[in-house]
Amino acid sequence: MLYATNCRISSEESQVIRWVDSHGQKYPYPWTPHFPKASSISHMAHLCSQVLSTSFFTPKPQIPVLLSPGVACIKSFHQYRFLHIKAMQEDKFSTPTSCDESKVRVPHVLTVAGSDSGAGAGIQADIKACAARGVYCSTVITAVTAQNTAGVQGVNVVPEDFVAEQLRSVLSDMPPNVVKTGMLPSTGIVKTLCQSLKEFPVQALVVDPVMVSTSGHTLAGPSILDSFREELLPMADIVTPNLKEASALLGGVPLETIADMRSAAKAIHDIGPRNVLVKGGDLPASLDAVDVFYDGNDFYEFRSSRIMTPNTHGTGCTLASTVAAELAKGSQMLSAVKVAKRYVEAVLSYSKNIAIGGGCQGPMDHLLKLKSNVQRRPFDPCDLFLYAVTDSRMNKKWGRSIVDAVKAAIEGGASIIQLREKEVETGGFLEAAKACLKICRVHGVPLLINDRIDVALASDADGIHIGQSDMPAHVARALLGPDKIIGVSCKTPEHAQQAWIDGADYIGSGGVYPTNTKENNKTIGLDGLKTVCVSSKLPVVAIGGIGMSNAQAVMRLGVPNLKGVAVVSALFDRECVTTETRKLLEVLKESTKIAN
Ligand SMILES: Nc1ncnc2c1ncn2[C@@H]1O[C@H](COP(=O)(O)OP(=O)(O)OP(=O)(O)O)[C@@H](O)[C@H]1O
Ligand SMILES: Cc1ncc(CO)c(N)n1
Ligand SMILES: [Mg+2]
Repeated sequence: MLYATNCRISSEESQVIRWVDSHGQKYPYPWTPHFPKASSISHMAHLCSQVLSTSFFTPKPQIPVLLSPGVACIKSFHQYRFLHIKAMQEDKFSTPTSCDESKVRVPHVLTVAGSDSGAGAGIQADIKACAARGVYCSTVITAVTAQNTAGVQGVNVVPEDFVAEQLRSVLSDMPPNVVKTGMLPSTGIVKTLCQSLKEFPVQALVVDPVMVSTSGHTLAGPSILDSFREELLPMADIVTPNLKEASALLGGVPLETIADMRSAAKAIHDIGPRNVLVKGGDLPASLDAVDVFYDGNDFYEFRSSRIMTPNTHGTGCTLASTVAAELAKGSQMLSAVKVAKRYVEAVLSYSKNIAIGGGCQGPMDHLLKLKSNVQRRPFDPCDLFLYAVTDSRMNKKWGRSIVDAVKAAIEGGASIIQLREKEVETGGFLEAAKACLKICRVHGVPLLINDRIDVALASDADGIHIGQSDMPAHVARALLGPDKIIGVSCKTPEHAQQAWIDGADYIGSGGVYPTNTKENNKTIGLDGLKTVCVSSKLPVVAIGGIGMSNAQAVMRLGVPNLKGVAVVSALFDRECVTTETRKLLEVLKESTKIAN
């Protein structure tokens, strides 16, 4: 345990924090570089955590630090946890007696940048990138631009005083881990920012020296170059110019090759930033997208394949924000840059075909992955009507592939498919699941995976079906997100109640009749099924030994939430799956007519 002492928050004394360990040993001045007066306990805790993450403490991130008079701060994994100590003992060096662990601090990036009305770049890109990376993003807006996919139609610079006021509001109350800068349209704004950062130092400063939009519009003119060189860059932990910006910072040298990018990175490093990333998105005649990173000692080339898409507006802002987000979580610089580069490539790739706007440079979409889930057709309990469950042994016996079995069942009218492939190896199962999913999507039939949540996730199947001894449904729900379908096998009203509490979408109840498909499976009979159905808040599909001869008896139980039957052998342990499925569908339709 390390203790921060002598920090009197409300006194007029300047803020001096001394670090003392449990043995009473004092740690000297260099451990507490320019420490401003804290305005609150949380501000002070933040300032101390800065020292922790930037100084000699770095190799020992798990050391808890106690800040008198009453806040302890532990840097754990990705976040700072603040323990508000309710009672402190007389002896400063003793462990606190009671702690409130409920406050969890989230990693936080403040972006100081311009607004892009088209939301591809600027503040909007920064918020989206941070959100997608799980980091809180606050915003100080320096300019409002009228911008779309065709270019920049107008720029309205926010008055310097008001930029200063926004900075004060955020920095004094909710200190960020990292500040990231984008469009800084005037020298006054650059100076104001530098002043604020001296007053409220942060763990890291990421500077994206935005100057010209891709469409060629000036966002920050040459007049800011001096303040960049003299004030901002020397404070930066990393600066991320594109080719044009690197050239401008160096007085207009032409940059056309990777060798040029290396020399530029070195020359910019001489201006003062601790690391430089020269981005090669616009490198002429380069098949790959190559960025050059220089940390003052070594060069690294980060390469990704060049994604062929017009939707590259905002790549630079996204890259810098992601670096900032990773640093805020506690990454070292090199790994933050690596992750950011991969992230940009991934987002470009999955938004390469989106069509927004009529201009020539569209935005990326950070959250597209989430949207594809949201846009999936919602689960409809009627999907349970004819529920086909595949079986690897039967497929083997009849010499058909999983994909052929699924195709045939869909052709015959199955309304939902579950892949229950106990004997197939993971790689083969995944490939089969992906192939089945393609077919199911075309026909609008949901595809579920039995037991294997890894296969369900990897194949992006519509959901899973789990038994009582598999992973609990609430854990599956947490892993699969809110939209995917989860079914749970239930034999009793208690199971059904738990499935409902855990967030399942339906339950499968049985075995209704004896079956060979499942060993040691207790048969609950029609009565057992009825008891579960009556108590269940979720729709039910009956399972176990059901086929042509008894499906009507099951459906005629007449309980409203019994939505259909799940069938294995009656479809797949037969020569022609399509014919059997068709026949069963007729039987089921007939039984509903009778029931109505
Ligand atoms: N088509 C592409 N495919 C893959 N990566 C790309 C592509 N275009 C740019 N990048 C990468 O995106 C990141 C941003 O680089 P770029 O040179 O485009 O920045 P920029 O010009 O500042 O972008 P912005 O349009 O936001 O101003 C870099 O890592 C770059 O290599
Ligand atoms: C507001 C804003 N910031 C940055 C860029 C650079 O992409 C842009 N086009 N617009
Ligand atoms: Mg840029």
